[in-house]
Amino acid sequence: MVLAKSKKSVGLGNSLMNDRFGKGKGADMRRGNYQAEAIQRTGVNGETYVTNPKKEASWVKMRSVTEQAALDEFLSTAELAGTDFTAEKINNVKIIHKDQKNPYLLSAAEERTAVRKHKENRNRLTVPRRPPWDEHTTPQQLDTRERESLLEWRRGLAELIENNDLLMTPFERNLEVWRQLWRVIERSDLVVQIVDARNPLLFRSEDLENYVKEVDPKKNNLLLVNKADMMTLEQRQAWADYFVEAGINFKFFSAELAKEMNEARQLELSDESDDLLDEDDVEEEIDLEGDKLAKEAKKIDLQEMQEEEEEWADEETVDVPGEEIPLSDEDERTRILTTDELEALFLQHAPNIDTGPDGEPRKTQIGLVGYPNVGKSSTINALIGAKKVSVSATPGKTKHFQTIHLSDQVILCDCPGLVFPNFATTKAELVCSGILPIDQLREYTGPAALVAQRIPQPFLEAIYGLKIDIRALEEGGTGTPTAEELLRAYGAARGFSTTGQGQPDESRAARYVLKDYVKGKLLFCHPPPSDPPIDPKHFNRDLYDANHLPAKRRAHLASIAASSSLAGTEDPSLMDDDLDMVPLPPVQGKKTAQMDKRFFGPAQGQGHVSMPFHHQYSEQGKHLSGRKLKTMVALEKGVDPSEVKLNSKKHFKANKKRAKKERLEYE
Ligand SMILES: Nc1nc2c(ncn2[C@@H]2O[C@H](COP(=O)(O)OP(=O)(O)OP(=O)(O)O)[C@@H](O)[C@H]2O)c(=O)[nH]1
Repeated sequence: MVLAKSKKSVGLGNSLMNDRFGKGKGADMRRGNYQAEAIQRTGVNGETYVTNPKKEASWVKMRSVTEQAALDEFLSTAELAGTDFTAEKINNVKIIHKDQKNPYLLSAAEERTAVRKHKENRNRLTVPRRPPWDEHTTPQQLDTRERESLLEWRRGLAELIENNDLLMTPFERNLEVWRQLWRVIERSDLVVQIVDARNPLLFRSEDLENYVKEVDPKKNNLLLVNKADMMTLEQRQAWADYFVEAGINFKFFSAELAKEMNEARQLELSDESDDLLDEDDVEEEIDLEGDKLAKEAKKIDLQEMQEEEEEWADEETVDVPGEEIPLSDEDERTRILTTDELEALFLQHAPNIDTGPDGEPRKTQIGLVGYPNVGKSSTINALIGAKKVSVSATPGKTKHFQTIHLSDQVILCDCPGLVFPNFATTKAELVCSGILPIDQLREYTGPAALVAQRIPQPFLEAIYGLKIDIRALEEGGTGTPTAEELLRAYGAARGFSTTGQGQPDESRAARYVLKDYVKGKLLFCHPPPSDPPIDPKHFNRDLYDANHLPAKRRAHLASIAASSSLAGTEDPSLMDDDLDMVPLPPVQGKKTAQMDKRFFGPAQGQGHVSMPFHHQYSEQGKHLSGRKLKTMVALEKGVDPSEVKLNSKKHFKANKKRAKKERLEYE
């Protein structure tokens, strides 16, 4: 797609200047006023350094910097370089980000070459080291060394990209952010890298693990594969094989499931207190004449409740695969940890000899590190929620990372979201992985084409309730929708049209579709590397196989596939405010509505899908029993747990009360 050239286009030089200094000022800069903004200063000890204006320096301090315009890059490099700033060195600095205006996706052969190059250069993807220091080092010396170290590291990465024609993820360049990481590593017994299960390696920094061990061999690393609810059991098995083979210490986790379990637990508690009240009601309602009868009634009630619970579980867990399989080593590798298990794992890394300054055993410190959006906050919230304690997040000794006292044995150190350098194949891939923001996207055909290739057409049609017209094979089509075909269908169905010609607004459609992909509503999981490579289509086949869905959802999917007529029936004025809105067919009954809400997102266009339906494959249910099982199965069925309780136990209980009353009356 070729973007229309703006009439106001004034060229890169001016735009960079304006970008940096504000409109109009750019021209001043060009006329030689540049020195007024970037000032070379002389310090008290006679050293020279270059600074930005004061306002800018404080603003820039803790902002995560992953992408910089050319001039920003130049100036921040100059700032970092401090006394070492020379023309010669500046010339050596390469601009790491080239704006790929229209990145076409790679062919299979190109992709193979890229992957080979990535492999060859993998060990050059480093994280910057904190330079050595001791008690004689002055803060100023340390500051200078840290700047030099970061500059050296950035230069190395720039050369790597330039000399090998590689595309790299935008990575963190702000020294302040790296300083936080250094501090978190120094104080942690276990450094946990949280990654997104859909593409774990893209979010993993191998060198961070090396660095942790360099700082202290007693420290340990853990790769926490979050969002594991988005994977099938088979996918977890494939990844577990890979991690074991590669010697990676890993665990699967789902902050989302953990949250739901916390909520279920709370419901259970509130339900138990309700039960006590109910039992009082029973006594009143059936007007018992003596203690004996009351006790008898209670016994019957509990017994029936238990029987009913077993019945319920029998009836409702038929869809849960592997229900009766005993826990084996294989299960251990693929199981999704609960928050209790995760905390127990943390405690295994307790320092056994070290003591704190007061002679008391020191608490275990757990450093949490991860890209933005991998679910770091959700993981911390799930851990905190499970403890049911109000945790006050107190700023640590250092200014920016947070220390959270999870218990009297465990402290969590939450590092600011950090983007490590990694290789990428295309910019489209970075958009789909949630690393590049969708709202600022200019080129959307690449990422949209990835979605169209990865998510099977029938599934796209079913989930959106539309029909995608694709070019016939005999007319040169490939059998897979192109980005344009998908976006035109979506845009037309939603009534998005361009002003002027009234064509479907593909760009607007792309934002919706891509956001659905990033949040997992359109789900695709990358297979682990393997030789020969695993076919991604085969790897993901179960995610879209209607036969793997519970009967009710299957029928629903079929009904949506059959009705594309609903598209475009909703009020388009609402759509701007809610990117998750998807028109849904009318639903019958409250329970079905609940299911739809979980499966397809909001029934009436509010909120967003709280859990991808694929979590049903997580098989968490099989490790649970009794009420917990019941609640988890309720979640797996996509039914609100409170609804289940109401419809099962309480509903039956009302019948039982009636039956009991009748029985007593009869007696
Ligand atoms: N399905 C699923 N979604 C999850 C899980 N954990 C987090 N999410 C979703 O992922 C998105 C990002 O989660 P956050 O906890 O905000 O991620 P973060 O890493 O703290 O991101 P920042 O706050 O930007 O640093 C949210 O929409 C979460 O609902 C999970 O285990 N499963």
